Amino acid sequence: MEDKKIVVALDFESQTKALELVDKLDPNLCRLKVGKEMFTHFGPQFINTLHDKGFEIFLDLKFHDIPNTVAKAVKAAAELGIWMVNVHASGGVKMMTAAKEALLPYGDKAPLLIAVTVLTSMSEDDLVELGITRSPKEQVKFLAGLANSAGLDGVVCSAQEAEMLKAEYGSDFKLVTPGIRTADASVDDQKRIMTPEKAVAAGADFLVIGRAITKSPDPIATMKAIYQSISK
Ligand SMILES: O=C(O)c1cc(=O)[nH]c(=O)n1[C@@H]1O[C@H](COP(=O)(O)O)[C@@H](O)[C@H]1O
Repeated sequence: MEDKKIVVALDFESQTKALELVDKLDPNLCRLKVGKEMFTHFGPQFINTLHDKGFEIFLDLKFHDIPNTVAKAVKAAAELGIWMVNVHASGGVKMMTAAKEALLPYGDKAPLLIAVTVLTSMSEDDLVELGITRSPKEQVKFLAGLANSAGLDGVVCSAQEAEMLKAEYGSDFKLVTPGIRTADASVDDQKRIMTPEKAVAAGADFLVIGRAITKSPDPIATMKAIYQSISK
């Protein structure tokens, strides 16, 4: 079983604040996620800084564009030496296949390529607003099927769909689950949430955890408590 399941989401507007937290984290216990906010502010240089500190990085830019553009963007991400990168499954099979093919020259060094299914901030009503009549669970299963057929390594989904997806697509198909909330943490803008323990029990491979750790009065104590709770 993967023992480095926690991916701490670094959603900070200040690099100094992010690094204050990073310097207290242990790269043997967790990985880090850099998303749109920090990458837009601080770019590849920030990724290099985190790599120099020994961390593996999930570059969460959720690419969603024409196949050629996404393939080039994923290749650029691979050049950064990151561990995981994501695209939107709703970009379609041709787009996902182009992304996968762009990583073939990297062999074992290619980052894991993961497709975002239905954002964990979305509920049934939000899908209806987009004209999607499937339930979030059905839509996640449908999009994960497309990602699987395009040969991707797995999907981003909520932990609420993890059990279903493991049963449908097998244990090697990686499940990356944001929307993780400890019992006492605020739900914020997330809709499909789960506690760390339940997420792991449901089959999540990697737990993306942001505010439950970063906004905690004692982020390191919270991180360690979560680590202990899922390592039992
Ligand atoms: O791809 C993601 O990482 C992602 C997908 C998704 O469906 N939901 C989701 O919350 N995320 C990201 O996961 C992180 C969750 O942060 P917290 O809600 O603070 O734990 C954020 O950085 C989001 O951008």
